[in-house]
Amino acid sequence: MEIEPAEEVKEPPRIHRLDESVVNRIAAGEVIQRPVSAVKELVENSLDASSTSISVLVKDGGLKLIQVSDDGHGIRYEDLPILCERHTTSKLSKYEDLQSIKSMGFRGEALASMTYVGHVTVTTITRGQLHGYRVSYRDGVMENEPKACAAVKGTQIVIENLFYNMVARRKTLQNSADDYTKIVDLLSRFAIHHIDVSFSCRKHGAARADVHSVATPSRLNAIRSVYGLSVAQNLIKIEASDNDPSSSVFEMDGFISNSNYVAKKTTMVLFINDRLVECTALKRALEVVYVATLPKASKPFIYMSITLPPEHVDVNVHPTKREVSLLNQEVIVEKIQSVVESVLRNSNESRTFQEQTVEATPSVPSVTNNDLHLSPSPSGSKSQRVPVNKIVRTDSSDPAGRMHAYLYKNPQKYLGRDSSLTTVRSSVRQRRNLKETADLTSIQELINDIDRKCHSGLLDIVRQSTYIGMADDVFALLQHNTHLYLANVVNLSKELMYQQVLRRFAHFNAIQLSEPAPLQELIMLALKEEDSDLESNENDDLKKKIAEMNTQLLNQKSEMLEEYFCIFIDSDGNLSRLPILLDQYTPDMDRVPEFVLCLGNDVEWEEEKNCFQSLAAALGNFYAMHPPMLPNPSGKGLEFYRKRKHGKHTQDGGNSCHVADGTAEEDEFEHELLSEAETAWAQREWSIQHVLFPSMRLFLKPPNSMASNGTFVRVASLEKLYKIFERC
Ligand SMILES: Nc1ncnc2c1ncn2[C@@H]1O[C@H](COP(=O)(O)OP(=O)(O)OP(=O)(O)O)[C@@H](O)[C@H]1O
Repeated sequence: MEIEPAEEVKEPPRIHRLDESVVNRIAAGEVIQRPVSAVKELVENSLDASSTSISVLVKDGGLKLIQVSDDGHGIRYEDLPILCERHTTSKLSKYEDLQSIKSMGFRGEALASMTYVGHVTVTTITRGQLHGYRVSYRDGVMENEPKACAAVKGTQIVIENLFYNMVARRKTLQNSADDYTKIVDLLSRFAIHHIDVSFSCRKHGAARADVHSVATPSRLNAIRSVYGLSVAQNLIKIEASDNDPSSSVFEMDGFISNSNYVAKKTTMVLFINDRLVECTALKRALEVVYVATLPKASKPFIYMSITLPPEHVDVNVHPTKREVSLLNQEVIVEKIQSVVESVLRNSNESRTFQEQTVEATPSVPSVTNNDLHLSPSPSGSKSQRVPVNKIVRTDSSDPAGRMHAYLYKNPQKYLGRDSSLTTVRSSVRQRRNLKETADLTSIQELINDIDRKCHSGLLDIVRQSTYIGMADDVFALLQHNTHLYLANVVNLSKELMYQQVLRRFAHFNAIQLSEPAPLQELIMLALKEEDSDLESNENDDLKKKIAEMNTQLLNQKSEMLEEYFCIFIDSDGNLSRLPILLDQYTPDMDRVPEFVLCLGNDVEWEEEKNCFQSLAAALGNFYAMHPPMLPNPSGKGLEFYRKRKHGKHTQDGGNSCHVADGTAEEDEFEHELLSEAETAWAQREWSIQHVLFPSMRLFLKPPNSMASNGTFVRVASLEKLYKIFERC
């Protein structure tokens, strides 16, 4: 019998106390991760010392030399021996002080850390002294007695040979891109927040400073001098505050870029209680608003200063103090997001309506943008092109029937309207003359109506739910807390598009049709489609007349349609441009004829408010995410394509054998139709998930009517389902 060798039993390793110098060096490597972290600590010390002027000099990306000089209160002679010991500070005495700490520093670790990874020399003078002192430190202790020296007001700290004793880190930093740009970026950020302090940052040997700001009472001036005119002239002032102890208490002010600002990367300069910090959640939330609100979708520039009660901020969560943790962070982020959204939206409108105070909606904290710096951006400056074959289906007799039957009810009403054709146009003319001084109150009223009729419960569902997928051609499945809902995407998208038309009023970007489409033909097409059963010539004449009248009407309204709705009709009566209501979304061009007919037939041209409302509704209906006109090939619709194929061949006198060897041309047509349908359905599903629901979360104010008209249907409660499964 073989005996398995006994497993070798390993002795547990001995635990021993690390040498203090090792502990300190490890800790120091965490606090001072790279040259820019040392600069940040030093500059913050200078700010804590009430300096009014801070200058930074850097050699070799900070590895050879970092020198920070300030004119602050200096350091007492008797404190110099312990200055660079770990945990020595003038800013905190007991733990409770952390709750109300106002200074940047509090741990007494930064200078000590620097002495473990570099050579530190301090020169300082306090008020009333005839001379200053200079002293060098290594591993937390003074290398020699402080020497008296000549000094100007304040403190100068020099760090040489950073990471001289951390070979790997030094090498990585030497190989990586120079930290100098990071240091310049850091100083720029400080300079636009602490506007009562002058900052400069210079490379060793360079004649000019890369950051040079002088104390100024105007933040915008500071931004201009640091980031340049191109940034400063495209900023909107933003302010918000909330004082609801049950949810959030904060004040926020800052500047955000408008639609004219163009950049590839987001610049987010965020100070919370005067600390320069990062907050990824807030940054992402604001980027989403920009993408959804501003058609140019440039990355934004954001300067924001948030003030909270000190006890709501935990400053001690990150080794480099780069992050802080906030009480009710989610609520604050959401509120700031709404404010930014509202300001951006209003900034678009303000370009038409001139500067105006932005009223906060009830759910949004107070906002003012009375210091707007806006310059007009031409509507239609960016266009989306659509290939002409995507604009209209030209064969209305195609049994695939992609045109919706249009409800054309009363030709007499339509024909009798001749005399009032110009009513709204002239009123709009008058309005346009007024535009320099007044706003279009009818649009504002319609927007107010939306806010007033908003259902708060549904708003919560829209904002907080997760999209799961499409349950069928019309309903999407959503999860909201522990409930599942079916939501009618056609109704929702129609309402969202309607609201977007009013919000983007007169400031649309354009979808450019690759070839202008003649209105009269479009209308004929729509009329034939609705009436395809009655093939009489008599009716044809009437249709022609109607098409002519409609075209004439729309030609007369073209100026207003273009200016306010970006619907461009050229002098030959061709439609060539449509508005973008949501970025990354083009409506189903098969619906253009129906839409054009609807413009002539359903819009109430006589009175301004009704006119704008019905036009917005017509656009809303056109842009809504209806099921594509070709049946869904992935569901029952596939049967349609099969039948169609059989039907066609049978009509041709064929039988099942002929089906198999039908002409190549026919096969190709069927194939194209099927793939067109597949693309249309896939595209719609993509748009529903990636455009509709994200935009709804930001913009849709669901009306009360949606609570009872079947737009939302609660289908299950997860708790109940869970109980059922438990029993199974
Ligand atoms: N530029 C300066 N002017 C005046 N005093 C300074 C300056 N730099 C440092 N000090 C003094 O040295 C002390 C230690 O500084 P250090 O940066 O190590 O710690 P801290 O700023 O107190 O805390 P933290 O480690 O969180 O930054 C400070 O508390 C401050 O009193």
